Amino acid sequence: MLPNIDFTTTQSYKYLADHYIDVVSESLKGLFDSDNERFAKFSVQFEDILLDYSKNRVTDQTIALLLQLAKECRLNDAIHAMFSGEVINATEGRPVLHVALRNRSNTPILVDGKDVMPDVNKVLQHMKEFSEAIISGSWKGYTGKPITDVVNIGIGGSDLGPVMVTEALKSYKNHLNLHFVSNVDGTHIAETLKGLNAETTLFLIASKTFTTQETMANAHSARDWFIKSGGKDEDVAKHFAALSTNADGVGKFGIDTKNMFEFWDWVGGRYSLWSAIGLSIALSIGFENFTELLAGAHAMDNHFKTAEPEQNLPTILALVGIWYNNFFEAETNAILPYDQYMHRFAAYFQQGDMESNGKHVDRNGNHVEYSTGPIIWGEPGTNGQHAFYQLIHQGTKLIPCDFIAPAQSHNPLGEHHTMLLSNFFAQTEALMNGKSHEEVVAELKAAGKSPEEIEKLAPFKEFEGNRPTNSILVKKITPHSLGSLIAMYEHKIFVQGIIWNIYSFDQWGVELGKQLAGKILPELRNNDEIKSHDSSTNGLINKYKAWR
Ligand SMILES: O=P(O)(O)OC[C@H]1O[C@H](O)[C@H](O)[C@@H](O)[C@@H]1O
Repeated sequence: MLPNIDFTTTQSYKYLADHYIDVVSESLKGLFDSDNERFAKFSVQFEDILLDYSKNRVTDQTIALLLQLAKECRLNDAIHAMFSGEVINATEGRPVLHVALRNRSNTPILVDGKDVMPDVNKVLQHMKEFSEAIISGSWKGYTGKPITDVVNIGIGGSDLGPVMVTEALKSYKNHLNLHFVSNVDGTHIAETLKGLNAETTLFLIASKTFTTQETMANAHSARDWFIKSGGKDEDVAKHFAALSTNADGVGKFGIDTKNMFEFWDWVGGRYSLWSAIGLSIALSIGFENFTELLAGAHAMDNHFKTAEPEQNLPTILALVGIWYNNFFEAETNAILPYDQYMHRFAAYFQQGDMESNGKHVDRNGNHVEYSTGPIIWGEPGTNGQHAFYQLIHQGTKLIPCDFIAPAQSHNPLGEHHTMLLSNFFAQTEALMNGKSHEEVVAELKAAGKSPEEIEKLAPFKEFEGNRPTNSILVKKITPHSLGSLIAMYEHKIFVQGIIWNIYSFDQWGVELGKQLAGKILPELRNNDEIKSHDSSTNGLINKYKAWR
């Protein structure tokens, strides 16, 4: 059982609310000036990942109170409940065990009294054999040629993780060309298939439920294309594999169950890249590297389970996030990787975080009276600097940012990486220190501006500063460190969900739109005038019918 505590009724919450009044008037610059130990105090390292959270609007007391909050919300009990396979996804009646998928120590994890590890290992072995056969070319297509292209068809959690990881680890990639088709917009599959040869293409139909409309539509179109290109029904087995929990659905689609890679309902879609859904990753970077990814995540799991809260990276990140979300009333959290390979990292955690903690009902079914999950967004640096950083620096909104960068580049080209990192360091410093009126005046004076010009221009050139950031410096993005980094954010989301007393592992909020689309689809199949909806929806549908 998860604890069931309204965190706003805890003693630490009340202290934090009072303490906030003091902290809000403090400047980060001042906090650094008055404490030489601030970096040493407010940074933690786990393996090759350094989290520096010193450029946050926190004091010793803030951190002590936030840690106290975690304690009062019985975070440790919640962690134990997850890792021991309790049914913590109560609205779907399931345990939450993505940690079992990467449990490299193989210690038994029980679901309904049965150890899940033998099944986990069996699927991993299947993935190993299959990926090795495809990569080596010993697996042949229907005309005897080896596979050259792999198309993963899936959406949401069955797409975002594999896309993000295969991009982030592109420098580990082998000769196979990877493609991802997610959107039901026919353009996505049509454009992808354009350059492909059916004889050498493998389709992975990735869907936990094997019922998702988009994925099923794309899978059928891929099958039609395969048959049209010369493949026969009996050749499908050589070119289609399924990654799913739904063996019946896979069979009905016509995929040989020998080519089915199973996972289980205790794996949430947005936590499934560690499961059979990761087959495209194993194909792209090889099974050894895939297991390194799992090992990195497992190492973070152990850290999360055992490290003291004040040394615990996911816990610290979560608590600092709560400080901004619930006291400063920040609405968003930007994730800004200074690594081009990680360009889908923020998009990945948009689902990871927002589908998990975008909930307004607590674990008692009551409407919460506090803010829950933040809006997650971001793009890689330095691109973002030339796009939206203006608002982060000088806008009216407080945007806590996570800056992530590798110390070592996979492409050490001239001074590129040094330049990239100089921006990484400069941005957090600039956001913290800002630029005072005096500094702006001195600068304008030095540039030869007249006193009138200086007076006019100065307000536009000033930066208030005091804008908080986390810096996450990683020695190098490897399968291992990436695994740890992803798991760190997963557990951050978990901790926040525990404190907000919400269920982080269901996603009922995506159902209503799906239901309505199902109702509207048949209405679009004829040319009758539609009157059954509100006037806006009727008007739009009827205009669409007139224009199509
Ligand atoms: O893997 P599937 O069953 O096809 O589901 C794909 C996606 O569908 C829904 O939109 C869920 O909200 C997501 O969590 C899920 O990842």
